[in-house]
Amino acid sequence: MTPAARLAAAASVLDSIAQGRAPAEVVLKAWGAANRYAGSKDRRAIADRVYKVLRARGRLVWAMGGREDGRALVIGSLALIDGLPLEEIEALHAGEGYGPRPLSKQERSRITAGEGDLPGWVSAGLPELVVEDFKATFGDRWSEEARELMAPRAPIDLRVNTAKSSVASVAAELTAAGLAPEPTPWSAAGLRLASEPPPNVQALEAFKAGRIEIQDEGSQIVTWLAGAGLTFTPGSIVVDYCAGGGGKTLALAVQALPDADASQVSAPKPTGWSPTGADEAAAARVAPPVSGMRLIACDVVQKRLDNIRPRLQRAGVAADLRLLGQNGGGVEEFNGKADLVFVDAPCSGSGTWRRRPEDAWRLKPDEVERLHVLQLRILDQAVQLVKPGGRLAYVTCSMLTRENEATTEAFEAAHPDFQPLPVADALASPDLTDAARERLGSAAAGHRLRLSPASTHTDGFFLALYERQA
Ligand SMILES: C[S@@+](CC[C@H](N)C(=O)[O-])C[C@H]1O[C@@H](n2cnc3c(N)ncnc32)[C@H](O)[C@@H]1O
Repeated sequence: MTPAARLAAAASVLDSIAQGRAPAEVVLKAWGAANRYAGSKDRRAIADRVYKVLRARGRLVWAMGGREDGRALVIGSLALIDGLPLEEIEALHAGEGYGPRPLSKQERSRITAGEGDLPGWVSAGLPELVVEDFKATFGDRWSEEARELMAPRAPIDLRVNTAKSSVASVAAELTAAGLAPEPTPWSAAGLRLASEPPPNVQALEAFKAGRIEIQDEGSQIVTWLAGAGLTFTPGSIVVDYCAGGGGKTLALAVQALPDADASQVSAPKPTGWSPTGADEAAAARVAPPVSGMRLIACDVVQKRLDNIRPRLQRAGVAADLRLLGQNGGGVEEFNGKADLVFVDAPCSGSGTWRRRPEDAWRLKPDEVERLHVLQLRILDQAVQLVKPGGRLAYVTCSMLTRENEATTEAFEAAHPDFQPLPVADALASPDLTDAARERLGSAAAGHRLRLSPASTHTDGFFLALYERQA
Protein backbone atom coordinates (compact mmCIF):
# COMPACT_ATOMS: atom_id res chain seq x y z
CA MET A 1 0.00 0.00 0.00
CA THR A 2 1.14 3.55 -0.60
CA PRO A 3 1.55 5.87 2.41
CA ALA A 4 -1.52 7.75 1.16
CA ALA A 5 -3.61 4.57 0.94
CA ARG A 6 -2.60 3.68 4.51
CA LEU A 7 -3.91 7.07 5.67
CA ALA A 8 -7.23 6.48 3.92
CA ALA A 9 -7.45 3.05 5.56
CA ALA A 10 -6.67 4.53 9.00
CA ALA A 11 -9.44 7.11 8.51
CA SER A 12 -11.95 4.39 7.65
CA VAL A 13 -10.91 2.26 10.66
CA LEU A 14 -11.32 5.33 12.90
CA ASP A 15 -14.85 5.82 11.53
CA SER A 16 -15.70 2.18 12.30
CA ILE A 17 -14.33 2.54 15.85
CA ALA A 18 -16.42 5.68 16.39
CA GLN A 19 -19.59 3.97 15.15
CA GLY A 20 -19.39 0.87 17.36
CA ARG A 21 -18.40 -0.37 20.81
CA ALA A 22 -15.75 -2.90 19.75
CA PRO A 23 -12.19 -2.32 20.97
CA ALA A 24 -9.91 -0.60 18.44
CA GLU A 25 -7.74 -3.72 18.42
CA VAL A 26 -10.68 -5.85 17.27
CA VAL A 27 -11.71 -3.35 14.58
CA LEU A 28 -8.12 -3.26 13.28
CA LYS A 29 -7.96 -7.06 13.17
CA ALA A 30 -11.27 -7.21 11.30
CA TRP A 31 -10.01 -4.63 8.81
CA GLY A 32 -6.84 -6.70 8.22
CA ALA A 33 -8.92 -9.87 7.69
CA ALA A 34 -11.18 -8.11 5.18
CA ASN A 35 -8.28 -6.52 3.26
CA ARG A 36 -5.84 -9.35 2.65
CA TYR A 37 -3.77 -7.28 0.23
CA ALA A 38 -2.46 -5.29 3.20
CA GLY A 39 0.88 -6.68 4.40
CA SER A 40 2.13 -6.70 7.97
CA LYS A 41 3.96 -3.36 7.52
CA ASP A 42 0.78 -1.79 6.15
CA ARG A 43 -1.28 -3.11 9.05
CA ARG A 44 1.26 -1.85 11.57
CA ALA A 45 1.41 1.61 9.96
CA ILE A 46 -2.39 1.81 9.97
CA ALA A 47 -2.60 0.69 13.60
CA ASP A 48 0.08 3.22 14.60
CA ARG A 49 -1.86 6.04 12.94
CA VAL A 50 -5.14 4.92 14.52
CA TYR A 51 -3.67 4.83 18.05
CA LYS A 52 -1.84 8.11 17.50
CA VAL A 53 -5.18 9.72 16.67
CA LEU A 54 -7.10 8.01 19.50
CA ARG A 55 -4.60 9.17 22.12
CA ALA A 56 -4.83 12.77 20.94
CA ARG A 57 -8.43 12.75 19.83
CA GLY A 58 -9.63 15.66 22.00
CA ARG A 59 -6.87 17.91 20.74
CA LEU A 60 -7.44 16.89 17.12
CA VAL A 61 -11.21 17.43 17.25
CA TRP A 62 -10.52 20.84 18.77
CA ALA A 63 -7.97 21.73 16.07
CA MET A 64 -10.24 20.54 13.25
CA GLY A 65 -13.07 22.79 14.37
CA GLY A 66 -15.15 20.10 16.05
CA ARG A 67 -15.00 17.56 13.21
CA GLU A 68 -14.88 13.99 14.49
CA ASP A 69 -14.62 12.00 11.26
CA GLY A 70 -11.57 9.83 10.63
CA ARG A 71 -10.38 11.84 7.66
CA ALA A 72 -10.27 15.14 9.61
CA LEU A 73 -8.54 13.50 12.58
CA VAL A 74 -5.89 11.89 10.36
CA ILE A 75 -5.20 15.22 8.63
CA GLY A 76 -4.96 16.92 12.03
CA SER A 77 -2.55 14.26 13.29
CA LEU A 78 -0.24 14.73 10.31
CA ALA A 79 -0.03 18.46 11.02
CA LEU A 80 -0.11 18.59 14.82
CA ILE A 81 1.51 15.36 15.95
CA ASP A 82 3.87 14.54 13.09
CA GLY A 83 4.51 18.23 12.37
CA LEU A 84 4.41 17.74 8.58
CA PRO A 85 4.41 20.91 6.48
CA LEU A 86 1.31 21.68 4.42
CA GLU A 87 2.95 20.67 1.12
CA GLU A 88 3.68 17.17 2.41
CA ILE A 89 0.16 16.75 3.72
CA GLU A 90 -1.18 17.91 0.36
CA ALA A 91 1.10 15.45 -1.44
CA LEU A 92 -0.41 12.67 0.68
CA HIS A 93 -3.87 13.90 -0.30
CA ALA A 94 -3.40 14.03 -4.07
CA GLY A 95 -6.51 11.93 -4.62
CA GLU A 96 -4.55 9.31 -6.53
CA GLY A 97 -5.10 5.55 -6.39
CA TYR A 98 -6.51 4.52 -3.01
CA GLY A 99 -5.26 7.68 -1.31
CA PRO A 100 -7.55 10.30 0.25
CA ARG A 101 -9.05 13.11 -1.81
CA PRO A 102 -7.38 16.56 -1.86
CA LEU A 103 -7.72 18.88 1.13
CA SER A 104 -10.64 21.27 1.16
CA LYS A 105 -10.06 24.99 1.65
CA GLN A 106 -11.41 24.69 5.17
CA GLU A 107 -9.13 21.75 6.04
CA ARG A 108 -6.15 23.64 4.70
CA SER A 109 -6.94 26.70 6.76
CA ARG A 110 -7.53 24.57 9.89
CA ILE A 111 -4.09 22.99 9.80
CA THR A 112 -2.28 26.21 8.97
CA ALA A 113 -4.08 28.25 11.65
CA GLY A 114 -2.03 26.83 14.55
CA GLU A 115 -3.62 25.70 17.79
CA GLY A 116 -3.71 28.95 19.75
CA ASP A 117 -4.35 28.76 23.49
CA LEU A 118 -5.70 25.34 24.34
CA PRO A 119 -8.10 24.77 27.23
CA GLY A 120 -6.48 22.64 29.98
CA TRP A 121 -8.52 19.53 29.15
CA VAL A 122 -7.46 19.68 25.52
CA SER A 123 -3.75 19.87 26.28
CA ALA A 124 -4.05 17.20 28.99
CA GLY A 125 -5.72 14.94 26.41
CA LEU A 126 -8.72 13.96 28.54
CA PRO A 127 -12.41 13.97 27.67
CA GLU A 128 -13.80 17.21 29.08
CA LEU A 129 -16.41 15.49 31.21
CA VAL A 130 -13.87 13.86 33.56
CA VAL A 131 -11.62 16.88 34.06
CA GLU A 132 -13.33 18.24 37.19
CA ASP A 133 -13.09 14.81 38.81
CA PHE A 134 -9.40 14.55 37.89
CA LYS A 135 -8.66 17.99 39.33
CA ALA A 136 -10.47 17.14 42.57
CA THR A 137 -8.75 13.75 42.80
CA PHE A 138 -5.19 14.60 41.89
CA GLY A 139 -4.90 18.34 42.68
CA ASP A 140 -1.78 19.87 41.10
CA ARG A 141 -0.80 16.54 39.57
CA TRP A 142 -3.99 16.16 37.54
CA SER A 143 -2.54 16.99 34.13
CA GLU A 144 0.52 14.77 34.68
CA GLU A 145 -1.81 11.90 35.67
CA ALA A 146 -3.90 12.63 32.57
CA ARG A 147 -0.93 12.69 30.21
CA GLU A 148 0.49 9.41 31.55
CA LEU A 149 -2.94 7.82 31.27
CA MET A 150 -3.49 8.83 27.64
CA ALA A 151 -0.09 9.17 26.05
CA PRO A 152 2.32 6.28 26.27
CA ARG A 153 1.93 2.81 24.94
CA ALA A 154 1.55 0.46 27.91
CA PRO A 155 3.83 -2.58 28.29
CA ILE A 156 2.44 -6.12 28.37
CA ASP A 157 2.38 -7.48 31.91
CA LEU A 158 2.25 -11.19 32.51
CA ARG A 159 1.29 -13.04 35.67
CA VAL A 160 3.18 -16.26 36.13
CA ASN A 161 0.91 -19.06 37.27
CA THR A 162 2.90 -20.03 40.34
CA ALA A 163 0.82 -23.17 40.78
CA LYS A 164 2.37 -24.45 37.54
CA SER A 165 5.77 -22.85 37.32
CA SER A 166 8.08 -20.22 38.80
CA VAL A 167 8.89 -16.69 37.73
CA ALA A 168 12.53 -17.63 37.11
CA SER A 169 11.78 -20.61 34.90
CA VAL A 170 9.13 -18.75 32.90
CA ALA A 171 11.58 -15.85 32.48
CA ALA A 172 14.14 -18.35 31.15
CA GLU A 173 11.57 -19.81 28.77
CA LEU A 174 10.56 -16.40 27.43
CA THR A 175 14.19 -15.32 27.07
CA ALA A 176 14.87 -18.49 25.07
CA ALA A 177 11.92 -17.51 22.85
CA GLY A 178 13.72 -14.23 22.04
CA LEU A 179 11.80 -11.98 24.42
CA ALA A 180 13.20 -9.75 27.15
CA PRO A 181 11.06 -10.23 30.26
CA GLU A 182 11.71 -7.95 33.21
CA PRO A 183 10.36 -8.60 36.69
CA THR A 184 7.58 -6.26 37.72
CA PRO A 185 8.44 -4.08 40.72
CA TRP A 186 5.42 -4.77 42.96
CA SER A 187 4.03 -8.17 42.03
CA ALA A 188 6.43 -11.04 42.72
CA ALA A 189 4.55 -13.14 40.17
CA GLY A 190 4.79 -10.56 37.39
CA LEU A 191 6.93 -10.25 34.29
CA ARG A 192 6.90 -7.25 31.97
CA LEU A 193 7.43 -7.32 28.22
CA ALA A 194 8.15 -3.92 26.75
CA SER A 195 9.21 -5.09 23.28
CA GLU A 196 8.03 -3.32 20.15
CA PRO A 197 6.11 -4.50 18.22
CA PRO A 198 4.26 -6.23 21.05
CA PRO A 199 4.75 -10.00 20.92
CA ASN A 200 1.83 -12.35 20.29
CA VAL A 201 1.64 -13.76 23.82
CA GLN A 202 -1.24 -16.14 23.03
CA ALA A 203 0.98 -17.96 20.54
CA LEU A 204 3.63 -18.72 23.17
CA GLU A 205 3.88 -22.25 24.55
CA ALA A 206 3.99 -20.79 28.08
CA PHE A 207 0.57 -19.23 27.47
CA LYS A 208 -0.98 -22.29 25.84
CA ALA A 209 0.20 -24.45 28.73
CA GLY A 210 -1.22 -22.07 31.35
CA ARG A 211 2.09 -20.97 32.81
CA ILE A 212 1.33 -17.31 32.09
CA GLU A 213 -1.68 -15.02 31.80
CA ILE A 214 -1.79 -11.48 30.48
CA GLN A 215 -2.64 -9.32 33.49
CA ASP A 216 -1.63 -5.75 34.27
CA GLU A 217 0.51 -5.49 37.38
CA GLY A 218 -2.09 -3.22 39.01
CA SER A 219 -4.68 -5.97 38.64
CA GLN A 220 -2.25 -8.45 40.23
CA ILE A 221 -1.50 -6.10 43.15
CA VAL A 222 -5.14 -5.54 44.11
CA THR A 223 -5.78 -9.28 44.04
CA TRP A 224 -2.75 -10.07 46.21
CA LEU A 225 -3.73 -7.36 48.71
CA ALA A 226 -7.32 -8.59 48.86
CA GLY A 227 -6.21 -12.05 49.92
CA ALA A 228 -3.10 -11.10 51.89
CA GLY A 229 -2.84 -12.70 55.30
CA LEU A 230 -5.91 -14.90 54.86
CA THR A 231 -5.48 -18.60 55.42
CA PHE A 232 -7.35 -20.65 52.85
CA THR A 233 -8.43 -24.10 53.92
CA PRO A 234 -10.74 -26.55 52.16
CA GLY A 235 -13.60 -25.01 54.14
CA SER A 236 -12.82 -21.44 53.03
CA ILE A 237 -15.16 -19.71 50.64
CA VAL A 238 -13.99 -16.96 48.30
CA VAL A 239 -16.48 -15.20 46.04
CA ASP A 240 -15.39 -13.26 42.97
CA TYR A 241 -18.66 -11.34 42.67
CA CYS A 242 -18.07 -9.61 39.30
CA ALA A 243 -15.86 -12.17 37.63
CA GLY A 244 -16.17 -10.82 34.07
CA GLY A 245 -13.38 -12.17 31.89
CA GLY A 246 -11.98 -14.08 34.86
CA GLY A 247 -8.58 -12.36 35.02
CA LYS A 248 -8.78 -11.91 38.77
CA THR A 249 -10.64 -15.19 39.29
CA LEU A 250 -7.55 -17.03 38.07
CA ALA A 251 -5.24 -15.01 40.32
CA LEU A 252 -7.55 -15.56 43.32
CA ALA A 253 -7.53 -19.30 42.61
CA VAL A 254 -3.77 -19.53 42.32
CA GLN A 255 -3.25 -17.45 45.45
CA ALA A 256 -4.76 -20.20 47.54
CA LEU A 257 -2.61 -22.98 46.05
CA PRO A 258 0.87 -24.10 46.97
CA ASP A 259 3.66 -23.12 44.61
CA ALA A 260 4.25 -25.64 41.85
CA ASP A 261 7.60 -26.84 42.95
CA ALA A 262 9.93 -25.14 45.39
CA SER A 263 12.90 -26.54 43.42
CA GLN A 264 11.69 -24.82 40.26
CA VAL A 265 11.68 -21.51 42.07
CA SER A 266 15.42 -21.71 42.46
CA ALA A 267 15.92 -23.02 38.91
CA PRO A 268 19.00 -21.71 37.10
CA LYS A 269 18.56 -18.12 35.99
CA PRO A 270 18.64 -17.39 32.26
CA THR A 271 21.61 -15.61 30.79
CA GLY A 272 21.23 -11.88 31.28
CA TRP A 273 18.73 -12.37 34.10
CA SER A 274 19.71 -10.23 37.02
CA PRO A 275 17.89 -10.95 40.24
CA THR A 276 15.73 -8.11 41.47
CA GLY A 277 13.29 -7.57 44.29
CA ALA A 278 10.60 -9.56 42.50
CA ASP A 279 12.85 -12.48 41.73
CA GLU A 280 14.31 -12.63 45.20
CA ALA A 281 10.84 -12.48 46.69
CA ALA A 282 9.83 -15.37 44.46
CA ALA A 283 12.93 -17.30 45.45
CA ALA A 284 12.20 -16.69 49.12
CA ARG A 285 8.74 -18.20 48.80
CA VAL A 286 8.00 -21.28 50.76
CA ALA A 287 5.00 -23.37 49.88
CA PRO A 288 2.24 -21.63 51.85
CA PRO A 289 0.27 -23.60 54.43
CA VAL A 290 -2.66 -23.85 52.10
CA SER A 291 -4.64 -26.77 50.90
CA GLY A 292 -7.29 -25.05 48.81
CA MET A 293 -10.67 -23.41 49.17
CA ARG A 294 -13.93 -23.10 47.34
CA LEU A 295 -13.93 -20.29 44.78
CA ILE A 296 -17.22 -19.04 43.38
CA ALA A 297 -17.03 -16.82 40.31
CA CYS A 298 -20.22 -14.88 39.54
CA ASP A 299 -21.44 -12.53 36.87
CA VAL A 300 -24.72 -11.35 35.41
CA VAL A 301 -23.59 -12.26 31.87
CA GLN A 302 -23.54 -15.97 31.05
CA LYS A 303 -21.21 -15.51 28.05
CA ARG A 304 -18.55 -13.99 30.29
CA LEU A 305 -18.78 -16.95 32.66
CA ASP A 306 -18.54 -19.35 29.70
CA ASN A 307 -15.35 -17.62 28.59
CA ILE A 308 -13.75 -18.25 32.00
CA ARG A 309 -14.07 -22.03 31.67
CA PRO A 310 -11.22 -22.59 29.17
CA ARG A 311 -9.02 -20.16 31.09
CA LEU A 312 -9.54 -22.13 34.30
CA GLN A 313 -8.71 -25.31 32.47
CA ARG A 314 -5.54 -23.89 30.98
CA ALA A 315 -4.42 -22.58 34.36
CA GLY A 316 -5.22 -25.91 36.05
CA VAL A 317 -7.48 -24.34 38.69
CA ALA A 318 -11.14 -24.70 39.58
CA ALA A 319 -14.06 -22.40 40.35
CA ASP A 320 -17.85 -22.72 40.57
CA LEU A 321 -19.32 -20.47 37.90
CA ARG A 322 -22.62 -18.88 38.96
CA LEU A 323 -24.96 -16.69 36.93
CA LEU A 324 -26.42 -13.92 39.09
CA GLY A 325 -29.79 -12.26 38.63
CA GLN A 326 -29.72 -8.44 38.49
CA ASN A 327 -30.95 -8.48 42.11
CA GLY A 328 -28.00 -10.66 43.15
CA GLY A 329 -30.01 -13.90 43.31
CA GLY A 330 -28.25 -17.21 42.67
CA VAL A 331 -25.73 -17.47 45.49
CA GLU A 332 -27.99 -17.32 48.58
CA GLU A 333 -26.55 -20.56 49.99
CA PHE A 334 -23.29 -18.65 50.70
CA ASN A 335 -24.95 -15.82 52.66
CA GLY A 336 -22.84 -15.02 55.73
CA LYS A 337 -20.32 -17.74 54.84
CA ALA A 338 -17.63 -16.19 52.64
CA ASP A 339 -14.15 -15.54 54.00
CA LEU A 340 -13.46 -13.11 51.17
CA VAL A 341 -15.84 -11.38 48.78
CA PHE A 342 -14.06 -9.66 45.93
CA VAL A 343 -16.13 -7.01 44.15
CA ASP A 344 -14.40 -5.91 40.96
CA ALA A 345 -17.25 -3.59 40.10
CA PRO A 346 -18.38 -2.42 36.65
CA CYS A 347 -16.83 1.01 36.14
CA SER A 348 -15.78 3.55 33.52
CA GLY A 349 -12.57 1.58 32.91
CA SER A 350 -10.79 4.93 32.90
CA GLY A 351 -7.73 3.31 34.51
CA THR A 352 -7.16 1.35 31.31
CA TRP A 353 -7.40 4.22 28.84
CA ARG A 354 -3.67 3.95 28.07
CA ARG A 355 -4.47 0.49 26.63
CA ARG A 356 -7.89 1.36 25.17
CA PRO A 357 -7.87 5.11 24.43
CA GLU A 358 -11.02 4.69 22.33
CA ASP A 359 -13.02 4.09 25.53
CA ALA A 360 -12.23 7.59 26.79
CA TRP A 361 -14.21 9.11 23.93
CA ARG A 362 -17.12 6.73 24.33
CA LEU A 363 -17.90 7.77 27.91
CA LYS A 364 -21.33 9.40 28.00
CA PRO A 365 -22.15 12.34 30.33
CA ASP A 366 -24.48 10.38 32.68
CA GLU A 367 -22.46 7.17 32.62
CA VAL A 368 -20.29 7.77 35.68
CA GLU A 369 -23.33 8.62 37.82
CA ARG A 370 -25.14 5.51 36.60
CA LEU A 371 -22.08 3.42 37.48
CA HIS A 372 -21.79 4.97 40.96
CA VAL A 373 -25.38 3.94 41.70
CA LEU A 374 -24.81 0.45 40.25
CA GLN A 375 -21.62 0.01 42.28
CA LEU A 376 -23.52 0.76 45.49
CA ARG A 377 -26.28 -1.66 44.57
CA ILE A 378 -23.78 -4.41 43.81
CA LEU A 379 -21.96 -3.78 47.11
CA ASP A 380 -25.27 -3.98 48.99
CA GLN A 381 -25.90 -7.39 47.43
CA ALA A 382 -22.37 -8.71 47.75
CA VAL A 383 -21.88 -7.90 51.43
CA GLN A 384 -24.62 -10.33 52.39
CA LEU A 385 -22.19 -13.11 51.52
CA VAL A 386 -19.40 -12.01 53.87
CA LYS A 387 -19.20 -14.03 57.08
CA PRO A 388 -18.68 -12.27 60.43
CA GLY A 389 -14.93 -11.61 60.62
CA GLY A 390 -14.68 -12.07 56.84
CA ARG A 391 -13.19 -9.65 54.35
CA LEU A 392 -14.63 -7.50 51.58
CA ALA A 393 -12.48 -6.02 48.80
CA TYR A 394 -13.95 -3.33 46.55
CA VAL A 395 -11.99 -2.80 43.35
CA THR A 396 -12.37 -0.69 40.23
CA CYS A 397 -10.13 0.06 37.28
CA SER A 398 -11.32 3.65 37.40
CA MET A 399 -9.36 6.84 38.03
CA LEU A 400 -12.46 8.76 39.11
CA THR A 401 -13.35 9.78 42.67
CA ARG A 402 -17.05 9.37 41.94
CA GLU A 403 -16.55 5.63 41.37
CA ASN A 404 -13.93 5.17 44.07
CA GLU A 405 -13.88 7.35 47.20
CA ALA A 406 -17.49 8.53 46.72
CA THR A 407 -18.79 5.00 46.28
CA THR A 408 -16.88 3.66 49.27
CA GLU A 409 -17.88 6.63 51.47
CA ALA A 410 -21.55 6.00 50.71
CA PHE A 411 -21.04 2.28 51.31
CA GLU A 412 -19.37 2.90 54.68
CA ALA A 413 -22.18 5.20 55.80
CA ALA A 414 -24.73 2.50 55.00
CA HIS A 415 -22.74 -0.42 56.44
CA PRO A 416 -21.10 0.53 59.74
CA ASP A 417 -20.59 -3.17 60.49
CA PHE A 418 -17.88 -3.20 57.79
CA GLN A 419 -14.73 -1.87 59.43
CA PRO A 420 -12.09 -0.33 57.17
CA LEU A 421 -9.00 -2.55 57.05
CA PRO A 422 -5.80 -0.50 56.54
CA VAL A 423 -3.84 -1.56 53.46
CA ALA A 424 -0.73 -1.39 55.64
CA ASP A 425 -2.20 -4.30 57.68
CA ALA A 426 -2.76 -6.40 54.56
CA LEU A 427 0.66 -6.64 53.01
CA ALA A 428 1.54 -10.17 54.11
CA SER A 429 1.26 -11.73 50.68
CA PRO A 430 4.11 -13.85 49.33
CA ASP A 431 3.06 -12.60 45.91
CA LEU A 432 4.09 -9.04 46.72
CA THR A 433 7.71 -7.91 46.47
CA ASP A 434 9.60 -6.37 49.38
CA ALA A 435 9.33 -3.01 47.59
CA ALA A 436 5.55 -3.39 47.52
CA ARG A 437 5.43 -4.31 51.19
CA GLU A 438 7.58 -1.28 52.02
CA ARG A 439 5.77 1.27 49.91
CA LEU A 440 2.17 0.32 49.27
CA GLY A 441 1.14 0.78 52.90
CA SER A 442 2.29 4.38 52.96
CA ALA A 443 0.98 5.03 49.44
CA ALA A 444 -2.50 4.07 50.67
CA ALA A 445 -4.93 6.40 52.37
CA GLY A 446 -5.77 4.03 55.22
CA HIS A 447 -7.92 1.27 53.75
CA ARG A 448 -8.01 2.84 50.28
CA LEU A 449 -5.29 2.51 47.67
CA ARG A 450 -4.98 4.13 44.26
CA LEU A 451 -2.66 2.89 41.55
CA SER A 452 -2.08 4.82 38.34
CA PRO A 453 0.22 5.00 35.32
CA ALA A 454 1.89 8.12 36.71
CA SER A 455 2.33 6.91 40.30
CA THR A 456 2.88 3.14 40.08
CA HIS A 457 3.39 2.64 36.31
CA THR A 458 0.42 0.31 36.30
CA ASP A 459 -3.07 0.73 34.92
CA GLY A 460 -5.27 2.86 37.15
CA PHE A 461 -6.86 0.80 39.95
CA PHE A 462 -8.64 1.49 43.21
CA LEU A 463 -8.91 -0.88 46.16
CA ALA A 464 -10.75 -0.54 49.46
CA LEU A 465 -10.60 -3.24 52.13
CA TYR A 466 -13.08 -4.02 54.92
CA GLU A 467 -13.62 -6.58 57.61
CA ARG A 468 -17.08 -7.51 58.75
CA GLN A 469 -17.36 -7.20 62.49
CA ALA A 470 -17.34 -10.62 64.10
C1 LIG B 1 -14.80 -4.77 35.81
S1 LIG B 1 -15.65 -6.10 35.13
C2 LIG B 1 -14.90 -7.45 35.92
C3 LIG B 1 -13.54 -7.81 35.40
C4 LIG B 1 -13.02 -9.12 35.94
N1 LIG B 1 -13.06 -9.20 37.37
C5 LIG B 1 -11.60 -9.42 35.48
O1 LIG B 1 -10.67 -9.32 36.24
O2 LIG B 1 -11.46 -9.76 34.31
C6 LIG B 1 -17.20 -5.99 35.91
C7 LIG B 1 -18.13 -7.16 35.69
O3 LIG B 1 -19.28 -6.96 36.53
C8 LIG B 1 -20.37 -7.57 35.90
N2 LIG B 1 -21.63 -7.04 36.47
C9 LIG B 1 -22.42 -6.06 36.02
N3 LIG B 1 -23.48 -5.88 36.82
C10 LIG B 1 -23.35 -6.80 37.79
C11 LIG B 1 -24.15 -7.15 38.93
N4 LIG B 1 -25.29 -6.51 39.19
N5 LIG B 1 -23.72 -8.13 39.72
C12 LIG B 1 -22.56 -8.78 39.46
N6 LIG B 1 -21.77 -8.50 38.40
C13 LIG B 1 -22.18 -7.52 37.59
C14 LIG B 1 -20.18 -7.25 34.43
O4 LIG B 1 -20.87 -8.18 33.63
C15 LIG B 1 -18.65 -7.33 34.29
O5 LIG B 1 -18.28 -8.58 33.80
